[in-house]
Amino acid sequence: MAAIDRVRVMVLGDSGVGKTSFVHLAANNEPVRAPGWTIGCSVEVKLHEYKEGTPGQVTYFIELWDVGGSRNHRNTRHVFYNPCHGVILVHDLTNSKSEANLRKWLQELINCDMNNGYQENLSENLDVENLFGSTQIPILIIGTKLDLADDKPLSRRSKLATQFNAEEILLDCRQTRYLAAGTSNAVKLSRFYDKVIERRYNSQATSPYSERFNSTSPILPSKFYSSMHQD
Ligand SMILES: Nc1nc2c(ncn2[C@@H]2O[C@H](COP(=O)(O)OP(=O)(O)OP(=O)(O)O)[C@@H](O)[C@H]2O)c(=O)[nH]1
Repeated sequence: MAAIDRVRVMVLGDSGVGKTSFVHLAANNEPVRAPGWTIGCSVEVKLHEYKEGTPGQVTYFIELWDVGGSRNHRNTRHVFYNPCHGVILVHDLTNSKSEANLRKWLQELINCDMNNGYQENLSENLDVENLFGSTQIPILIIGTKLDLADDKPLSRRSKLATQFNAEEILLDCRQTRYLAAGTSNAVKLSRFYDKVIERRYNSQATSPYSERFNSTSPILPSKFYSSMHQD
């Protein structure tokens, strides 16, 4: 049997916004019982049918790299950031600062990739829009805790989603129905995975920056955890 190709998607956002909860729901189609505080990074892998229902249908592994959001681990997280074939940015709809901070997460990803380590003083000088525009790395924005949001922001788009022309999903990560098969959210997620696969395997990356993002991923078992969770 032919080996199944895989892509690596980084899941980034402030501590406590719901990254682990979202990743678990997306990978297992069920809510996580008691998400722990992620130390380092945890990886969940799901099978995805690229171009499902067409003659071009192919199965891929999607690795969802859930990176702990604590500031204490900022200097060490960069080891997880390369390669990166797609980015899921997660914010909490009840905490507008977590949405504003998504730009910082993109900057951290870019800084780390360019410098092989976190260098805070460079972040001010980087033009996130231009760099992400030139790499064309697919971005998906997730707004969590919809159940707790005062005004249900179903029709509003975050600034970042508009800037990057990215799809956006707003949900309660504790409810399976928000990502149930056939829903518009499930379609958005599937379309995002398709884009990541296309970017990884079908694009002609030319800039040194994007080539670094596309470098070969280490082989992973179909499912593993590279970190400990504190329950
Ligand atoms: N009500 C509600 N609670 C949520 C939702 N998503 C996550 N939570 C809760 O928010 C808390 C933090 O969720 P996590 O998934 O651990 O957050 P995280 O972003 O992975 O946090 P770090 O591991 O610190 O980076 C947990 O108590 C979750 O149950 C949601 O959509 N609605």
